[in-house]
Amino acid sequence: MSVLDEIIEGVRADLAERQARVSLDELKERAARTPPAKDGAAALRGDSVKVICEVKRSSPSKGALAAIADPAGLAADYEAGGAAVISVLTEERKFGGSLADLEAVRARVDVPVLRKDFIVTSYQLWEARAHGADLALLIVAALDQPALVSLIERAESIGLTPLVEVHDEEEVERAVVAGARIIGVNARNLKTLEVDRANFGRIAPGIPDHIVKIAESGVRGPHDLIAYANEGADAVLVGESLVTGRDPRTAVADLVAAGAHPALRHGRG
Ligand SMILES: O=C(O)c1ccccc1NCC(=O)[C@H](O)[C@H](O)COP(=O)(O)O
Repeated sequence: MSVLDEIIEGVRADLAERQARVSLDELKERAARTPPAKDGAAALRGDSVKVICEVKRSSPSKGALAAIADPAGLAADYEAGGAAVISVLTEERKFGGSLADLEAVRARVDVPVLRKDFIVTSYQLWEARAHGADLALLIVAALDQPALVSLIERAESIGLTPLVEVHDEEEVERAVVAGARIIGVNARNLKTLEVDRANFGRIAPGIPDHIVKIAESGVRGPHDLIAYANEGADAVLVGESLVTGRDPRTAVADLVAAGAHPALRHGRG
């Protein structure tokens, strides 16, 4: 069984428990009472390279990263540093996240919030919206094509912006055909968990110009953001280096400043 399969097995078990506790109708009612979603795509476009900052306690590849007793406080630091979007990992078993984290972050920041999880059913999209998410991650490798198409459509119909994650050219093709408007290229191989920063440069040229391109994983500091930007990234998604560093606000501000450098503006916007 691959790491991804193992994660999804746990996700499905936890999902079944939540579905037994909270009906889809209840979630829909809650989503209806939630303020309208913010425009995730707009937040990721523009002259500068945007920074998506992740609330990440632990991971299958590294184990425990940071305790993060106050996820909303961390998100507020990220926002103060200039984050365009906050990513909140809500998977519990391997990443130590929760929907409560998502809700707490949503209540504290004004920028759009991404639910980062292993979404396999529309119930999870309703959960995301009901807990205040503006964007939701859909991982191509975790979904067959009909499910990918239907989850993209459902996400958009309930106001969520789907961020569609790919790892290779074949998955790019599937994401584009399915109607993705934002594609994240993950440098982390979900089978080996190795990070290969060259993955973005190999794959991004095959992504149509109108699609927002995000480089995910392995950003250690401004030099990695600049390298990804030079390969066409509109945004980077950063977790580990922010949660393990001493001063997340300054670390984000340094990334944002690098992303706003005039030398990166050519052909952007
Ligand atoms: O982080 C992992 O070990 C991992 C393992 C299996 C599936 C997904 C995983 N991470 C999710 C992510 O995509 C990253 O949290 C995100 O891109 C940030 O990456 P990083 O800056 O390298 O923490």
